[in-house]
Amino acid sequence: MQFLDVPTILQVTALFNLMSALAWLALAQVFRVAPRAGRLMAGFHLLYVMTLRQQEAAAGWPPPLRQAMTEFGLLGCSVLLLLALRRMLRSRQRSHDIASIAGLGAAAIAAGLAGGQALVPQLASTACVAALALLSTREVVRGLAGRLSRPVIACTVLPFALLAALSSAHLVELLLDPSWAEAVAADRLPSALRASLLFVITAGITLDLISLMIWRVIARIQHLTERDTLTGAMNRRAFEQALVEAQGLLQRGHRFALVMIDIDHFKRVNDTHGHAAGDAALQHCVRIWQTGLREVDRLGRLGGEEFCALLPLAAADDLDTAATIAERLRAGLSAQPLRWHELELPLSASFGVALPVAGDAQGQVGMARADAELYRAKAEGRNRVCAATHLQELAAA
Ligand SMILES: Nc1nc2c(ncn2[C@@H]2O[C@H](COP(=O)(O)OP(=O)(O)OP(=O)(O)O)[C@@H](O)[C@H]2O)c(=O)[nH]1
Repeated sequence: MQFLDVPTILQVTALFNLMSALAWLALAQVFRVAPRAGRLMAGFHLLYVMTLRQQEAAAGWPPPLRQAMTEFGLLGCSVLLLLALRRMLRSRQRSHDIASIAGLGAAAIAAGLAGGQALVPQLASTACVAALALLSTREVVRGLAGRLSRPVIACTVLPFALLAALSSAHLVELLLDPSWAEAVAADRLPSALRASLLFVITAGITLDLISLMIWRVIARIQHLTERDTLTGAMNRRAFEQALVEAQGLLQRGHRFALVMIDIDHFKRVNDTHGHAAGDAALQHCVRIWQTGLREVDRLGRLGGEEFCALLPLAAADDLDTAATIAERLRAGLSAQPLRWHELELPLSASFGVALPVAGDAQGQVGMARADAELYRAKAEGRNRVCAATHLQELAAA
């Protein structure tokens, strides 16, 4: 059953890519959403349209020149796509691998064209597209692992994996039946199935990148609404929300501990070295504490120089475990003074540790107990950890 002829599918593909390029440019230039990734995506779509349409545009040109446009065009599209994907996922990966694959591919294409061969340039560009699509697949899995659910990652990876599979299959076809290369070089149209598959893959990749961009924007908004702008710790509202959720889970046996933290003599830092030094001290403390905490732990800034950590506890853990973690945070800060211009400013903090109480929906009882322990730590001389003992917990209950 054929519902669309191949030229129509190719025209629809070209139109889709043209509109996608415009949409990415508008997002990048007008709305400043993921501008670098957007410009790379616009470049990808435009180059793809040019590669698709060059048959008509360059009809009278010598065949080697037209083949050069096709092979270099496909190689360029794959490079732009992977670069855009890395930017969208904020990957720190250097682009040496892309440069090596693209460099080798371009050299092989040029050598094949110079030798008057139709097969070698096609083999080279197809192998590069397959390799870069495989790299894109790995990039998506690495970039999203642990941040999105497995089914979502599988859906996102699918178009890239399909592109890798289709290019690999084409590579095998070319190797098994070199007359294919002559057919493609003679500008014979692809089959309806291949043209449709390519359209579906391009549309899938575009939807993928748009979804990743929306996900990035949502994550940014969440970050802005949940984080303290100075230190990056959770803000009070987000921390209280996390506490309410933890109290709910407590009913189902998921235990946790609260550690109330207050920087010692913080006012002196401000008064002696200025407000900017105070701000730097707050950032310094949070940086040290965040590295001492696990991924599951939450650190919130309740206000001023007062913080609270919510530590989920495993079955065997108890108040002593939480006190040990607090002691690690205390020792970490004591050991690392703040470097402020030419000076080293020693900093310390006091810690109060307590367990929450079941049935306390807002977690206010646990917070009050941790707060009482914090004030005991301050009263006993600061720079120390005080934990509510079992007897104190019972007396307070
Ligand atoms: N630089 C800076 N200072 C802040 C910020 N928020 C609160 N402060 C200051 O933090 C100081 C808190 O002082 P105090 O409550 O007296 O506490 P302290 O000096 O740490 O004394 P102890 O807690 O008893 O050890 C005040 O001077 C506030 O102005 C902030 O975001 N940046």
